[in-house]
Amino acid sequence: MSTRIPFLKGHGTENDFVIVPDPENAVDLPPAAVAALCDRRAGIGGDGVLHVVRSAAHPEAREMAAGAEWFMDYRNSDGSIAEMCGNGVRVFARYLQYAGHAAEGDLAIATRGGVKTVHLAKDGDITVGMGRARLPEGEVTVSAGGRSWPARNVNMGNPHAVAFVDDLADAGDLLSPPAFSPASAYPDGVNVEFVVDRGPRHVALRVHERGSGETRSCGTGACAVAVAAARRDGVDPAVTGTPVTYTVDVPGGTLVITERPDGEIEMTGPAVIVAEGEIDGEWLKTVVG
Ligand SMILES: N[C@@H](CCC[C@H](N)C(=O)O)C(=O)O
Repeated sequence: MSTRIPFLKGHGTENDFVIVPDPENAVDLPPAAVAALCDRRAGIGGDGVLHVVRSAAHPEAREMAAGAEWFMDYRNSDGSIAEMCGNGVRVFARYLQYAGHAAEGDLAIATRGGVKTVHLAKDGDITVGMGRARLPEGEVTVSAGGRSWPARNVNMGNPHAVAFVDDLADAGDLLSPPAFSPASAYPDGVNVEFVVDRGPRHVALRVHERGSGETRSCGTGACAVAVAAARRDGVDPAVTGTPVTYTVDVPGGTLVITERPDGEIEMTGPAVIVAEGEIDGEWLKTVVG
């Protein structure tokens, strides 16, 4: 009889994930397996995989085990590894609640970007302490759809280039990754956000994610956009001593981002589990080759 590997499917503002609960880190997930699972025609389909492992059982997370029982081993849909996924960490927390590993209230989750504190609210939304943004100096230009824009380099644990545009359609079909220069700006690739204004402290974005293509939402991207918009608007909570909140519309919903005077950023949004089932282990072995 073939091996059955449990999985769930979930999303946060339509950034969707295949969730693989694997407390003891026993499931082998090489890049080809992740890409096969995320394939929307021949697999389950998703922008990425959330491999749910006990921190103590994962070599990259053992040091965080004392502060966070669970490690989000996040993978992009092409199988590449990323430091952090903002929508993913909310969906990860929702899974832990669904599976009875967590209750309403605060929860610490280990990620490659460090331990994140997540708050599961009664109303169903989830707030994540996303840490501080880094704003490396230097001019960056991004190009897509035959046009180019200056972009703000924002690091949320993972790299982002934020470009303010007149119209979200200006970025074209985003079927291939936007180009950027200088080439040295992002040696490991970059997530690119295209942003328009919707009102006071209210913006909308499209995103092309490193390793996943255009997605319906990006949590770290929404945080990067909120910080870039605030600085563009002349607002820095570290200077004013007052938190600033931006509403960020994404194609799949809305995220609310607050930057505090100490630089800490909080993101609030939904997270939903939509299905669960079993992966045929023999199929997975076949696609991996
Ligand atoms: N969708 C995510 C970001 C996932 C990682 C990203 N593609 C990268 O390679 O850095 C989010 O919600 O933050």
